[in-house]
Amino acid sequence: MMKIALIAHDRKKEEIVNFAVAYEHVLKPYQLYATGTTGARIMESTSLSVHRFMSGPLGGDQQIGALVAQNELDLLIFLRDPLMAQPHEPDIIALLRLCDVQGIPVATNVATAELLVKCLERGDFAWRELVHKYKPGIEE
Ligand SMILES: O=C(CO)COP(=O)(O)O
Repeated sequence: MMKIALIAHDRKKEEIVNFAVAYEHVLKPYQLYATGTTGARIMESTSLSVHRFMSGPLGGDQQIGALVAQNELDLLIFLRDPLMAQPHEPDIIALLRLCDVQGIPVATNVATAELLVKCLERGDFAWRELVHKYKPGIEE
């Protein structure tokens, strides 16, 4: 099953909640992951079931990065705050770097997130199922 991670910095939380509400029907069939507070906020406002990792500053980005390192994650929506320094900036950069290592589609703003979710709805990411099928060693 496709795995999608949702993360938002504090001043982007409302935006990611609105996004999850708007695209709940598209996200629903997939296995969803989030950093701690983002996941809690999404579950408060939608009927989506989200596996929550640690909060970002406490290692949540790194936990999602571990999924990416194993080529387990299929899509990352990460609404970063471009105007506020984060104490865990190295973790954020590391997560985005790993997505580039594995060639994972990433959105860092809601405009791109909407485009990617529309691709998801159309089945444009079906090729990722093949990655999971033929990935040596790591299975669902
Ligand atoms: O800091 C974050 C991502 O870098 C997000 O963490 P929270 O979802 O716990 O606020």
